[in-house]
Amino acid sequence: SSRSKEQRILDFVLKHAVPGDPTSVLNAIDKYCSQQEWAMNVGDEKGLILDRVLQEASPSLVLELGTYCWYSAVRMARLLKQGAQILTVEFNRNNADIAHQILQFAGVQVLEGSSEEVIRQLQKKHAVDTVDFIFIDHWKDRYLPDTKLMEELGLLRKGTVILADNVIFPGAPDYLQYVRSSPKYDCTYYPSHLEYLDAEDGLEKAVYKG
Ligand SMILES: Cc1cc(C(=O)N2CCN(C)CC2)sc1-c1cc(O)c2nc[nH]c(=O)c2c1
Ligand SMILES: [Mg+2]
Repeated sequence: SSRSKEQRILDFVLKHAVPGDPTSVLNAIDKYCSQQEWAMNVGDEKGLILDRVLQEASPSLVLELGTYCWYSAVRMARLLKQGAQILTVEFNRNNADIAHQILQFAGVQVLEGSSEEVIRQLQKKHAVDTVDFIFIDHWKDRYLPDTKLMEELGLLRKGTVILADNVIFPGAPDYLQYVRSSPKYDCTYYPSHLEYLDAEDGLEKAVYKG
């Protein structure tokens, strides 16, 4: 059967990365996706911004919406303090399988299902109280409804950091308008470029004021 692009990325990682060395996994994925086949990982340029914002937040619990090939989960997990955890949500089943294979990361749990379903179950099924850091990178039409849902469910606390990818391209204009005009958030825009390309893109940080 013809292997998918995601399976080809996995093959390249398994061949060129060092097991248990997250940086070698990131370098392998960036090398493959910039030289062989483009893929929608947050990538090395926006990844550096993610690194800095994550380290500043020093979270105990990270929620990622959109696992894809596990690039950003590996990127964040390598910077977390001892005992911190990442819950990452993947809707597309076969991507979840690839994610599991790329690297069984201690402390990173892939929750499968739609972001809405998983968010609704976090407090009851996954014993989550509030989330410290959220990386939104799944689907532009879900950025705003999922953020409002997390507000309504009380998953955000004073200081929770929400970092969103692709706010320029493919773009999430309704989300940007909401967080930038809401008195509940302090927003910062980090200009960058679409992964592995020259097109403009950026990350928006929205800190919940409680
Ligand atoms: C699928 C896709 C295609 C893009 C594009 O314009 N391209 C032009 C040029 N060709 C080469 C490649 C691609 S950009 C993009 C994309 C990028 C992300 O970071 C995403 N993150 C989360 N969820 C998404 O759906 C998501 C989509
Ligand atoms: Mg993205």
